[in-house]
Amino acid sequence: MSSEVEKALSAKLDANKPTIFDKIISKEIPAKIIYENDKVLAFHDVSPQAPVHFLVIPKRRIALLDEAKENDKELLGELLLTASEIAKEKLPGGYRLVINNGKDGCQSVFHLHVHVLGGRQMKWPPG
Ligand SMILES: CCNS(=O)(=O)OC[C@H]1O[C@@H](n2cnc3c(N)ncnc32)[C@H](O)[C@@H]1O
Repeated sequence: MSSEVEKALSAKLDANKPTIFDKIISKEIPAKIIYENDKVLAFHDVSPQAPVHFLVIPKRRIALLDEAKENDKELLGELLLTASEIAKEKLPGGYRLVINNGKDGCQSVFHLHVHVLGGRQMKWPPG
């Protein structure tokens, strides 16, 4: 079982505890940043699951999709459009977007994020 999955199974949602993504946003720890504006940040995944695997996150923390509210609509749309803009350039052959939500969704970092994976033929159904 991958360490990230193990983390997901034991991860606890503590809205007051910063996540590793807070440290990436604040530049406290390094990341291979692809794109950044005042609302979103895109960076390469540290443990890529495909030849191309990056994440797009909101700078304002939403712990998981379940906690997104009506007034997050624009921000959620910006996440998807940012993912699409980068993927169109990096992955002209196509790509997969994944949002893992909660324990069964194998979420290990409780800061909403969109996985963008590509560079190889994706399988279906996803595991
Ligand atoms: C099981 C999926 N769980 S998840 O859907 O919550 O995804 C978390 C993702 O964050 C990535 N990650 C964790 N720490 C870092 C980091 N410092 N820099 C970049 N990516 C990171 C993991 O590799 C994982 O793909």
